[in-house]
Amino acid sequence: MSSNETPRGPVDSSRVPRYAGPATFARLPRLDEVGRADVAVVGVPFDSGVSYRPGARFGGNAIREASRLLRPYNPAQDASPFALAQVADGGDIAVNPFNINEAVETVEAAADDLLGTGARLMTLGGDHTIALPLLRSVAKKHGPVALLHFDAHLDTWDTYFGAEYTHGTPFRRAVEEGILDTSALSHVGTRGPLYGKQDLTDDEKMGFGIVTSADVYRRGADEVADQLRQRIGDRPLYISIDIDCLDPAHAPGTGTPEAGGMTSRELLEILRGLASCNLVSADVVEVAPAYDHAEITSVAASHTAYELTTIMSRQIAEARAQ
Ligand SMILES: N=C(N)NCCCC(=O)O
Ligand SMILES: [Zn+2]
Ligand SMILES: [Zn+2]
Repeated sequence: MSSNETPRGPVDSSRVPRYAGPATFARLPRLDEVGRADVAVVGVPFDSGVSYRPGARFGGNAIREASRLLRPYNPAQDASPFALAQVADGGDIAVNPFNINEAVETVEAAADDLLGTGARLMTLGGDHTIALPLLRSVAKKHGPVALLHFDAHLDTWDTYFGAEYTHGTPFRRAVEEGILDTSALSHVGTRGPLYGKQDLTDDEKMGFGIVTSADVYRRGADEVADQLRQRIGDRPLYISIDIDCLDPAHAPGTGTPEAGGMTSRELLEILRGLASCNLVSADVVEVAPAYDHAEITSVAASHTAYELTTIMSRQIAEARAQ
């Protein structure tokens, strides 16, 4: 879309019932229908990197299905994200389920292509392994990026069964590769048992700060968002959201659930508090619909992706207006 064209928005739910037709994210047009997008929503159906329950390969489509109920105006950010910028569903990046290294390369190459068109990425996982190739691609464009990582887990472990690329290791690899700005790295929602205290000292050495789920509960979403915003400043920011940052009551459909997590309200409020950050791309991962009930997890994930998309669309529109 050039700057003077009107974005093509979602199917009008007052004319076509929202449960009709094939699902795209928020009932938006497909990328091939609009040519190019400012924000491309893409799925990565891959879960060969998991250490426990499989099934996140079905996450992207479950989020698309749940996103049928999203509406075009976002009152929390006073914005109509799909009118401010062209948001489109780029379909899935098809990756080899039997070869993790090849899958990681395929995701990186597909992300390079999409970012090369000028789009920002809103990626729907898939397991957390995919954050590494996405960060590689974003860093090629923007240099080392600030990272906000919402997760019960640190995901800075070294290897599992000798494997370097897994859903528990993407951020250690990313630090080793120099693609993160180590002055602005934070985990949010961290909790649960670890292998040892060393996990925390290693993580701290890599440069991460931790806001635990108990910190969020005690200090509240606004204060946490203020602190994160100060740490991030105007650096290019990537947000990676493992849906297991939420309590299993809010996100039962995930592979490695941990008790004592954030509420979906806390997550959404923190994101809204980050609306002024320079969000260059984001992912929502680890939705495993086989363990879900009544779309609890995929509804939470669809609203999470909606807030992230709204942040990006607003920034694109603001940059255009300048
Ligand atoms: N990234 C997610 N969801 N989980 C990582 C857990 C790694 C472990 O099994 O210790
Ligand atoms: Zn996790
Ligand atoms: Zn994770």
